[in-house]
Amino acid sequence: MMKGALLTENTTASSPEQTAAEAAYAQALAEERAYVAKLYTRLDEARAETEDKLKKVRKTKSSGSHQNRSERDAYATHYEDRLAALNAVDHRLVFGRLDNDDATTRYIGRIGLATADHERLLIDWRAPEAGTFYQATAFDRQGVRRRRHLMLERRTVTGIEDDVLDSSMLEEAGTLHGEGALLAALNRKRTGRMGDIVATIQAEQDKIIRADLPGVRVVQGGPGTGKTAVALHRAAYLLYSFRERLNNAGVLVVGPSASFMWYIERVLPSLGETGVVMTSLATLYPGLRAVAEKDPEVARLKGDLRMVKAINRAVRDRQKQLEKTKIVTVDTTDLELTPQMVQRAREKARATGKPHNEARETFVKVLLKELGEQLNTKLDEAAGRQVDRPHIEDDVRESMDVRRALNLAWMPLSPETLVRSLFSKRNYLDSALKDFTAQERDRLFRPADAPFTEADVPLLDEAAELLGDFAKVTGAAAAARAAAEHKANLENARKALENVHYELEDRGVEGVVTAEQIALYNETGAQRMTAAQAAQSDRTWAYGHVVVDEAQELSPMQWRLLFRRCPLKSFTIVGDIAQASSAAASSSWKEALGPFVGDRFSLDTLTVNYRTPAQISDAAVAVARAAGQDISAPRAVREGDWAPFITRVQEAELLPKVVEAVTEEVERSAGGLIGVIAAPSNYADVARAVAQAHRGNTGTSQTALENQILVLTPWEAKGLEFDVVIIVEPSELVQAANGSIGDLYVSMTRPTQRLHLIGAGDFPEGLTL
Ligand SMILES: Nc1ncnc2c1ncn2[C@@H]1O[C@H](COP(=O)(O)OP(=O)(O)OP(=O)(O)O)[C@@H](O)[C@H]1O
Repeated sequence: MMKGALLTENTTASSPEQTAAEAAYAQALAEERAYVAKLYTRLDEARAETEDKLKKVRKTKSSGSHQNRSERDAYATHYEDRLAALNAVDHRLVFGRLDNDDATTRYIGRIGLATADHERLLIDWRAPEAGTFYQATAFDRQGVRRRRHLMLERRTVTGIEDDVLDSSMLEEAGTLHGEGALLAALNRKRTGRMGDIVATIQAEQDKIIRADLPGVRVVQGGPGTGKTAVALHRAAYLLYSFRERLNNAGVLVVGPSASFMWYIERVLPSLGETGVVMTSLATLYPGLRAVAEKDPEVARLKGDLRMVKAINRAVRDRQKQLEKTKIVTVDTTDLELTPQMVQRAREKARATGKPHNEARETFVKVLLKELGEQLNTKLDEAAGRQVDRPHIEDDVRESMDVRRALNLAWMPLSPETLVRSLFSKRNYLDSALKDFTAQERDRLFRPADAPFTEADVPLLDEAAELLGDFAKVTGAAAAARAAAEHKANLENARKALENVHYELEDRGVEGVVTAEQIALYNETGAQRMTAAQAAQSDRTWAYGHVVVDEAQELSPMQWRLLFRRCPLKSFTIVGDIAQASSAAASSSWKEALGPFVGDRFSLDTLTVNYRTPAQISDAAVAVARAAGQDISAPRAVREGDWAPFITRVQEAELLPKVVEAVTEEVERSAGGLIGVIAAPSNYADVARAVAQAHRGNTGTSQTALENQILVLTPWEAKGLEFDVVIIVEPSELVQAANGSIGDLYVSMTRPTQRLHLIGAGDFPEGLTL
């Protein structure tokens, strides 16, 4: 493939060849500007058309029934989403052009556009015809003669760069060479939010992005190899290519922390995709915002698959055996509730195979029947004759004594109550965690008012599976009712859809909403509840696809939870085993995924580091290797102008020096993003010192990330990137991770330009000091 230096409009020409090249460039630029202007005109028209349809839908008179109103709302939502997507792509609408052997020319952009008579003006980057834009090479041209990159500022083309794949074209006038849209993109200042890479996706990345939907696909790659970017673009690709299948089931994207989710949350909307559920590990259990688990050993234990049995036992421990016969009074008659009766009822209830709260129905029914018979016999004896008493079981049910006794034996439970008491009541803990050692149990014991942590999330989920619906104790009956309701809703939706459909058709609005979507709309009850929102609030939602980022951190129990969320096992999993820092993490993909899919997963590797300049990534690799980490280093795409800055200080000087480095970098980086990374042990001091010196410009929590300077712990910095990174006291990062180099390695690979290491303690081996 032939590439040359980027020609700009200001290039000073001294030779006739250069003058000719400049003239050709100017002409090409003028041509591209004219075409791009046409595309924007069409985009504006599409926007106006959508606005018009939206207005019409809103004006549509419905018969006023709830059903008709919700059809209209569903249509309105569709057009609102479409409008949002059209607005989102305004920036860099088009970025590529292909000139093919068959003399066709295609423009590639963030969405597809066509004229009113269906002439294609712009091809969506995800469409099959756009694939060659990313895949063609000089060795395997795939019918492409020339690939042209268009660089845009707002709506104007400001630069062109060509990859000429067919060498005969080099002879033609007007052939252009460029420095590389990729490098231009990589050298851009970071904004603190991840952007999309549609214009410069590389072939090895594209292959993964366009892979088929089914199956578990793991993408392993060192720092900065574009794993996050690939995972998100893959989500956008799947939603585009399998819209039918994924629109209602939804796609779930899971990341490690709130800061990471904030960092990536704009990528999919900028690609026009808004219907994706994005959540961190702490918010995977609906309604719960778990805090971080501070003790790595506790995180490891709670992430262990032994917890499956433990939670199972914890539930069974709540189905209690009676130690001795209990007397319960119904009205004035004493009845005997014997251990044998309870045991029989318990066996019958367990035999239903239903979750605890639903099986309780059987347990209660069996005992009410037996107690009812006992009461009947006693009353007959007292009366001296047999009497027909049709409501005798109701009498038994209403007795406070009976209720209390049955509740004590088989209490309806919420997952929160079960997990809370499991870890705060010694008897439950010792009984359920038999497979753990006494020391491990001691470590897990905690006060009842301790908040739930991230490590509790999979345990709550496991408990919820075994307990069943707490609110819906009526079980099967309710499920049957819900199914019948859904059927009726669907039927109503179909009928009403037809009505609204005709009315909208008269007004020039095509049918785009399905009966299923409307039924979902109605069932979720909320005014504007999309499939994504419904999915997020429903623990049992089955997603069509799950994307897991920084997947190396997940504990086996967290994997178990995620596999439950997607019974079809359609996953994109990206991560870097060498970057693992959580104590519960696995040491290989096989170990992590084996329990759930055996070896039925594919593994792709990304090999180029797009983020960190070579000088810095070499230093990070040297540190990791010196600590005994066996890592394969990706090839850095950029050289970089700066080796890491290493500053040794006296302890008292640490904070002033950190502040000084931040101040220097604020000036030098001219608005660049600065990440200060400190271990949790000195995080508060560092954050205070930096925030005081740079008031109004410093973010020190996961909720204040829009600042130029961010002070973060290594965990919060995971997956993020900055123009400049300042690591405070590197030895503390290692110590806080129980001697593992993972956190320091991750922190050292966050910068795109410069890295500082400042410390009073020992510096890690492997650094050239
Ligand atoms: N093809 C590309 N074109 C332009 N930029 C790219 C490309 N691939 C990756 N990048 C950029 O490189 C940086 C690193 O990408 P990303 O965060 O996806 O890497 P990662 O592998 O997830 O990193 P880590 O594991 O270190 O968190 C990002 O700024 C991303 O936008």
